[in-house]
Amino acid sequence: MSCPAPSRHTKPSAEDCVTGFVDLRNVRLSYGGASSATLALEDLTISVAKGEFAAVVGPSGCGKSTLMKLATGLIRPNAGTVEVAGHEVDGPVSIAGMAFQNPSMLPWRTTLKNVMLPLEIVQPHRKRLSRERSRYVSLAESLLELVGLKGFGEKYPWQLSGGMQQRANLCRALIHDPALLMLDEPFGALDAFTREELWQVMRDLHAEKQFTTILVTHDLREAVFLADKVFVMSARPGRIIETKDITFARPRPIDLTYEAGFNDVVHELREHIADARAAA
Ligand SMILES: Nc1ncnc2c1ncn2[C@@H]1O[C@H](COP(=O)(O)OP(=O)(O)OP(=O)(O)O)[C@@H](O)[C@H]1O
Repeated sequence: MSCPAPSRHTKPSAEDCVTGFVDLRNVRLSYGGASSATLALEDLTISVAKGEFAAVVGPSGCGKSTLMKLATGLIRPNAGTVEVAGHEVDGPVSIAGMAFQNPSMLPWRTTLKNVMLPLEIVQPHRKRLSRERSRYVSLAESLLELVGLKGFGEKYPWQLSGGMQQRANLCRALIHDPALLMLDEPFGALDAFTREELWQVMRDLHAEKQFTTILVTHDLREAVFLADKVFVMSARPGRIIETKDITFARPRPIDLTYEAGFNDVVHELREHIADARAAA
């Protein structure tokens, strides 16, 4: 079922529009002034259903991070519409949690206090935090336990390895129980073994909490292991040139990534990106 593009003055409810939880339609985004504009996205349409795990891949500079900024309301499109949970996005989306390649933990705060940071900013948690601190501390500790960091809450970030910091970073992105999780190359800086460990952490977190997820990555194995659907973007100006459904049964064991059928899908995606690069 298609959803009519709403005007900027109407806010359809989630019930009015059932196409997806995150919908970008015919989006154009240009950076800079008229004389030095960079057209980053042109006619980009993407729809991610509630609870779905989507991955976005494409040539370097094709506009993947721009897509993430649009979906979280950090920037507005020049044309087209961006909707999250049935509402047109017109400012930062508070139901989104975000994690990037660099964990950017505050070195003067313990891991637990870093994880709890969004609670000091995002409502309604902010007004509840001082009254319900012990409940929130338990929540942060249970998230740390889920990602394998039980007992590390009182350590400072500089006492953790890169992989441990990225685990804590995922907890910080999830502490306010976001309905939408945006991941921009979160495992890109990690070694191959740690990366595979964190794919499994991410797999289990998503299975347990069922948040809608959009993952930007250059790692096609990561995309195929984690996602229900992989969007392939063209070279800049970016648009979606291929949508690949990933149908491997869940829960997916890490050994799947070494099987022939898995590698066939990875190669298929690689071909699409090679074509996109060649067409640039
Ligand atoms: N703030 C900005 N001002 C001007 N141009 C920008 C800005 N941010 C991004 N761009 C340009 O827009 C295009 C898309 O950038 P974006 O970061 O979205 O691509 P990407 O696909 O995430 O890149 P990569 O794969 O290298 O991380 C690039 O040409 C980039 O130089």
